[in-house]
Amino acid sequence: MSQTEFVPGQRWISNTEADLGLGIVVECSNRRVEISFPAAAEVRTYATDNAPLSRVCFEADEQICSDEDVLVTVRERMEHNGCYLYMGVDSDGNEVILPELHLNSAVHFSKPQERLFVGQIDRHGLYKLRVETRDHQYRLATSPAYGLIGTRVQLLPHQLYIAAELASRTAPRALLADEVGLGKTIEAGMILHQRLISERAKRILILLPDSLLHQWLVEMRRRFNLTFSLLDAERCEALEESGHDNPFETAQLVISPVSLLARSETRLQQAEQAGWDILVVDEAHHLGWSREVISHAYQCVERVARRSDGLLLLTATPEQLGAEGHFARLRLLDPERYPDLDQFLDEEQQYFHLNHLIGSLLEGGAAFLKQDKHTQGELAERLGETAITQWLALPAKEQDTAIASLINQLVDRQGTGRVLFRNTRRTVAGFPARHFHSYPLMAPNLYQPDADALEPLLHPERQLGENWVSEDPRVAWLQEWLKQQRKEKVLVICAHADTAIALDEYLSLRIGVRSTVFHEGMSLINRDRSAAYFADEELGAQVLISSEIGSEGRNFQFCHHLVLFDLPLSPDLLEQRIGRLDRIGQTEAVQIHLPYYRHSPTEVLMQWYHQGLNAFERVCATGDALYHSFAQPLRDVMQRIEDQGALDTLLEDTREAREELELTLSEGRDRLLEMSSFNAERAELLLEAMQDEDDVSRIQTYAERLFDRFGITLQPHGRHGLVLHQGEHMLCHLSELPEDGMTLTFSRDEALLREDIEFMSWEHPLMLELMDLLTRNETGNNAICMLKLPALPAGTLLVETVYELNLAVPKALQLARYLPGGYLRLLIDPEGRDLSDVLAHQPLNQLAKPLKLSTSQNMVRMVRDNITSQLKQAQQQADARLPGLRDTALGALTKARNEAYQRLEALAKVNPAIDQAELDRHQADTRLMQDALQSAQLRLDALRVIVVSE
Ligand SMILES: Nc1ncnc2c1ncn2[C@@H]1O[C@H](COP(=O)(O)OP(=O)(O)OP(=O)(O)O)[C@@H](O)[C@H]1O
Repeated sequence: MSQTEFVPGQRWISNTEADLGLGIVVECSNRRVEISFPAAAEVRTYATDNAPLSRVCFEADEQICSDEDVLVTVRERMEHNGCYLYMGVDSDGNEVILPELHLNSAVHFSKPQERLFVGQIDRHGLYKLRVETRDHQYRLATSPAYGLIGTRVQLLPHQLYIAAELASRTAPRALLADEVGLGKTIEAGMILHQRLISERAKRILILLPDSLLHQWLVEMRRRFNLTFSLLDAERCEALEESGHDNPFETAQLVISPVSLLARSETRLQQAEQAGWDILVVDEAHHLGWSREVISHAYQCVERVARRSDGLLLLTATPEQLGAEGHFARLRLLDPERYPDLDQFLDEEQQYFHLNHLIGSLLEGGAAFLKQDKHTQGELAERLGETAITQWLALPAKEQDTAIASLINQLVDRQGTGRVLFRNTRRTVAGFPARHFHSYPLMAPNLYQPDADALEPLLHPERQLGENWVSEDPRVAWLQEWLKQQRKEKVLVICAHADTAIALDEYLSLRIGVRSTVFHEGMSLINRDRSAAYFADEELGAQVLISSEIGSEGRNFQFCHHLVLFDLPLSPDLLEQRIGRLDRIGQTEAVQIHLPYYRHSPTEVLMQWYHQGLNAFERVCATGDALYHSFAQPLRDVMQRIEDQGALDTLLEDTREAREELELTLSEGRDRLLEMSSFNAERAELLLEAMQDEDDVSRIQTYAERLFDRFGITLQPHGRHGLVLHQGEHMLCHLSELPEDGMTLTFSRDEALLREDIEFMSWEHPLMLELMDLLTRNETGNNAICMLKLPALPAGTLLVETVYELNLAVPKALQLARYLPGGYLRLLIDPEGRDLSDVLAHQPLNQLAKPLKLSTSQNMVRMVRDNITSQLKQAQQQADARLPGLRDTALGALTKARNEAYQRLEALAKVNPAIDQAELDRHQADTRLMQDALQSAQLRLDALRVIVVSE
């Protein structure tokens, strides 16, 4: 505080509550001063010896405003009875005398020099933190891992690649079709997180089967800090009753069951009208489509998808129910690219040739391509004449590396390359083995093996009457077998809900096994309770009995034993069942157990799966296609079980067909898919960038200072953790710090183990809020400090200025990527020379000594009188550098964009809807960014005065 005495009528400003505007001294007595702040209608009383107040005082040439909104340019300031009188002229040139009492109270000082000159000086630490924060923000905004850093996930290259590839597109439209359990939900979450952080998406709708609602809500919150609102029928009604016309407009992030839209045209229309940036649909294979019948669920999704820029469809079994369904889902993503089923099927046939071409390029390299005119011709046909002429014109040593780009272009342009991503266990290492155990049992007398229909034969409980549990040897086997596995968690899956219920009742009530049930007939809450009871390590259930559909998509990888109480008549469903355990996070080999009746259709089916498809111990990617070819012979053999010859032939034929199909696929579509779904080099770059941002000591050191500066109280919690609480003197209210505090860790590994504590990354909401508050507001934008510099006489003032490019573009465009740095820093001496190269920011920070705030405030007048010309010099020098900065940024932008255009222009010919739209947006965005750069000005963001001491 300045030493001036308080006199009624004087104007002062609060250093800690600048929003109050200009205050008026009302009374000063008994070492207390009362100040009223008319603009905020507040009155404050302070102790006179330590009031956080600065005297407001304007100089000649400054503009001031009267309480009647008259603008006055100050000519002279006089003092009368301790108060100022300002002499000046108004905008019409009339002379005006304005007593300070009649200054406009709504004045707010935010510019660094304004605040410095009225004595609103920040702590030196806060200033340093502000500039350092700008450095971090720039580094993060230009990192290839931007938007993915804050995800609480293990860093898996195949997921990082997909997330980054889709995040880089203007609108993500894709079918995420990794094999079961490879993390499609996680990939989708990463993409959503990236789009939200970069502000490229605000409204997101996730449509799910009922059974997955809770799991998604939890995964989004726990792994991505994204809080979705669950809109089901009940919630929608409640919202309408409380006066909301459209429940889908009450939240930005919404999770809903598909069934809600399928059952109610009103809800469907509401979801449609609400409009979304991204629509996500999990278990998209349920969206049935054939030439003859288009399912209602498909039509619902199609209608909402039309109102959404981005569309992510998730399915582990993209071709379940045949190529038609697969085509239909691709058609949702890009209707123009996939107008016709026959054309699509034709194209699929072409993959073999394309793969052959890629194979020869990979094998023969540049030497082969230079000589082989036929391959050159084929490339010219697929990629355009210029692609090959340009390649031929390259110097010999560049040709080899440029082959990779030709291959990438070929992969890009193959049918589904841009919209379909499928990683398999073959490409993602580290999955445990699967072991199959079968248990032949004698069929009971009540079982009639000669029934006509297959259904009761595959599910004998249908034949055994009401008391089937006592009659069925599979139940007796299960009971005995469970006794030997007392310490193991066991998941039992059967086809029907009523079977699951009866089994659960029998095991828990009659045998005393701790069991629980999970099926589609249960409410969501009860399903989640069951899953949680099963997951509980100490007091939880040993056995979970689930129906087929009930467990789809659920995570049970903490369990290692799966009992198949029966077999589904679909290889994809079998894989779905095994996939509950065989997922990322499974730590042991998965043991698959099948009790079955000897000489029954189930035995045939088991042999077909095991010996024909090898579908128990490996993921069988060809299963669905082979089922379509062999469905009839398989059924025939299942109904003629005594015909061993027919069975042997079936198994032999299936094996051969599988091997052939696998070979064809591995030479054709699968290899292309593999290439377009993963790029090891790019994934490696991302991984490194993520690991760099995971550097615990860097973030921890910075965050602790940041939290402390904002008044948060910190207590250590383990080596890399903290407990945070709101302190008594918070700089401002923080919406991301809960009232009851927060326990956190800076270590990703620890965060993965301890789900109950927050993962404090550079992209945690609290971190983002604090960094934003610090750099968007005036907090820390000026300081005065002392520095010993023998080369300069004591008393010399140096002015450090930090300029920011004022860019009028939405954050979503991420223009920072093209800027040469986060800010422009100058250090001006009294002769107007820039010493920034001689004395860099960091050593200066370390050497400079902070001053007490009261000392700084006492220096205001001296500083103000002396640095005006240095500030002008700084602005002139900054302005002189502006064209150079702009040119560098424009150059980087143009280069990056040209590369993107080239690729997109070629792709747009193949995928008109997606890639032409992407190209158009790219071009429009580029124009916006170019305009913004052309008109950008440098704005003084922070200012530090360095007083050279002896
Ligand atoms: N990067 C990761 N870090 C930590 N856990 C992960 C990661 N990826 C996946 N998981 C875990 O692995 C399990 C499977 O992931 P997810 O549910 O995303 O797979 P999915 O492909 O969607 O499965 P499904 O095909 O059954 O729907 C989940 O428990 C998920 O939390």
